[in-house]
Amino acid sequence: MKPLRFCRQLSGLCARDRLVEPRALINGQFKEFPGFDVVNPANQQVLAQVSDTPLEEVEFAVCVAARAFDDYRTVPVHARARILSNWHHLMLEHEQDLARLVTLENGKPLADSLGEVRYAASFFKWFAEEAVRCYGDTIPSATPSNRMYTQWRPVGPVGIITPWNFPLAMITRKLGAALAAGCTSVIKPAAETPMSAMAMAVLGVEAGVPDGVVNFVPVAHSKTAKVGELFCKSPDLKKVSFTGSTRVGKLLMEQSSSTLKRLSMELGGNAPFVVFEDADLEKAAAGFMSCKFRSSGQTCVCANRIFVHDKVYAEFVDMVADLIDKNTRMGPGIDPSVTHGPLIHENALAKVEALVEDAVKNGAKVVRGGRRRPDLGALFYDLTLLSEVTPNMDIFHTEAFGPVAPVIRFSSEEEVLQQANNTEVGLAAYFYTENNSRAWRVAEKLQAGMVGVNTGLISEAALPFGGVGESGFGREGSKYGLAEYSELQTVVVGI
Ligand SMILES: NC(=O)c1ccc[n+]([C@@H]2O[C@H](COP(=O)([O-])OP(=O)(O)OC[C@H]3O[C@@H](n4cnc5c(N)ncnc54)[C@H](O)[C@@H]3O)[C@@H](O)[C@H]2O)c1
Ligand SMILES: O=CCCC(=O)O
Repeated sequence: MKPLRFCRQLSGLCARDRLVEPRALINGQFKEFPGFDVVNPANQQVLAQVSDTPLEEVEFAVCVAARAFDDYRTVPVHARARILSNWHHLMLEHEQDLARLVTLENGKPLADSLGEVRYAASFFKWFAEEAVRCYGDTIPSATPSNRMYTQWRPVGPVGIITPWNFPLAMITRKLGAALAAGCTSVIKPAAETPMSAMAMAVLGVEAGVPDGVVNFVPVAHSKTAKVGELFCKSPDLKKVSFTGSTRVGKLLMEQSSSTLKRLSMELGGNAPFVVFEDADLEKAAAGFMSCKFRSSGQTCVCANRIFVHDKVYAEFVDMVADLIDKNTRMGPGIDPSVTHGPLIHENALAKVEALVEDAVKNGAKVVRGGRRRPDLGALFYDLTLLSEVTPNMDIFHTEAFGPVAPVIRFSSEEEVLQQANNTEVGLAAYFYTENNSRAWRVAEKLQAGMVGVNTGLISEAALPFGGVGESGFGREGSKYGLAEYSELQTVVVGI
C-alpha cells in the first residue's frame, strides 16, 4: 500500500503534527487504508490523502460501536461529562490549528473558521453540563400497590453523517448529545472535509474517550451512498442522525424503514429575510450581510429570499450595495484580511450561476456581482445582489447555498407572510421591525423552526436547532438535544 501523502500547506500546520491525521479511527486504533484526495477549494491543490475506509471496515466499526455500548451505557454520567469537558478544552487549546484545517479544506475565512471551532467546542461544554441533569419523573399510579417512575436510557449505537459546510460543529452538535446520553457512535464526515473531523478524533482519544465508543470512518464520494445504506439497514445501529440536503434525507428515511430506526434530520432551508417599512434599516442591512453572506452563503440558515417593503426598497438595496463595496474582500480564506472565500466545488458554483442567469433572463437586475472570479481561482463567485426578483424565478424557490441575494418587493404584511411561508422547507426565518406588536404577531405566523427578530445571527448551543416540513425533524443543541439520543423508560414497582 502506498503511504498517504500531504502537501506542503499541511506540514507544520499544527504545533503537534499528529493533529493532521489521515487514518480512520476504529476501536481506538488509527487504521490506514488507500486514500482519496482532499482538495483546497481556494486553489484546487490536493491537500492530503485521507484513508478511504473499506466497507467491511465500516461494518466492523458498527460492530465495535455495538459492543462498546454494553459498557459505555453504564459509565456514570459524571464520567461522561468529564470526557466531554476534556474534549471541549482540548479543542480550544488547539483552536488555531483546527481553524486553519477548516479553512484549508472548506475555504471559509480564518475568522469564520475560528468562530466555528469555538461554536463546535461549545456543544461539548453544553452537553457535559446537560448530561448531569437528565431527570426523570415520579408518577402517581392508579393502582394503590404500584409506584411508577421514568428514566432516560440511551438509544444505543448511533450512525452520524455530516456535511462539509460546518465540518466540526455539525459533528459536535450530534456527538456531544450522543456521548452525554450514553450512546456510542460511528461518524462518516463529508468527503470534502475529513481532515477537521480526524483532528477532532485525535483530540477525542486524548480526552479519554474509551476505545470503540466513537469511531470515525472517512470515505470517498464513490462509497458514500453505500455507507448511508449500511447505517440505515444495520440492526446494530439504533439511530441515524443526518445533516445535509433534503434529497439525501428522504433517501435515508426510506432506507431506514426496514429497521424502524430513530432518526434526526437536519435538512435544507429557504429562509425568508423580511425588512418591514418600520425597520431600523442600518441594523437590518448589517444583520443581512452576516445572515446572507456568512461562509459565502453556504449555511443552511442563510437568508435565501429577501423581502423588502416598497417604501424602503431602494434605500435598503443601496445600503447593502455600499456594505458589499466597503466591508468585504474575497480571496483565499487563509489570508487573514479576506472576509469571503470560494464555493466548495464546481457544482455549487454552477448552481449559483444558473440561478443568477435564470433570474436575469426573467427581469432581475444585477446590482452587485453576478459573475465568476477566475482572477481569484476557479471556485470564486462574486457576492451578488439582485433586485426586482419575482416569484416566477427559480431562485425564489431554490436554496441557492451560495453568495447570491435575491431582493423581492412587497407592500403588505399579509402578502409577505404568504410569500415567506410559500416553501416546503421551514428551517430559519428573519424579520426586522421596530413595531412591537408586529414583532410578536409575525414571529407566530412564520412557519419555521427558528425565527430571528431584528437579528441575522441566531445560532448558539442553547438554541433548539431544527426545522419544520421538509427541513427535517428533531432538535439539536439546547435542553431538548439529549432527548434525541434517549428513550424514556417507565418502571412500575409493585410494593
Ligand atoms: N438543517 C441543518 O442543520 C443543515 C446544516 C448544514 C447543511 N444543511 C443542508 O445541507 C445541504 C448542503 O450540504 P450537501 O450538499 O453537502 O448535502 P448532502 O446531502 O449532499 O451531503 C451531506 C452529507 O451526506 C452525505 N451523503 C451524500 N449522499 C449520501 C447518500 N446517498 N447516503 C448517505 N450519505 C450521503 C455526504 O457525503 C455528506 O456527508 C443544504 O441543503 C443545507 O441546507 C442543513
Ligand atoms: O449550516 C448549518 C448550521 C449552521 C448553524 O448552526 O448556524
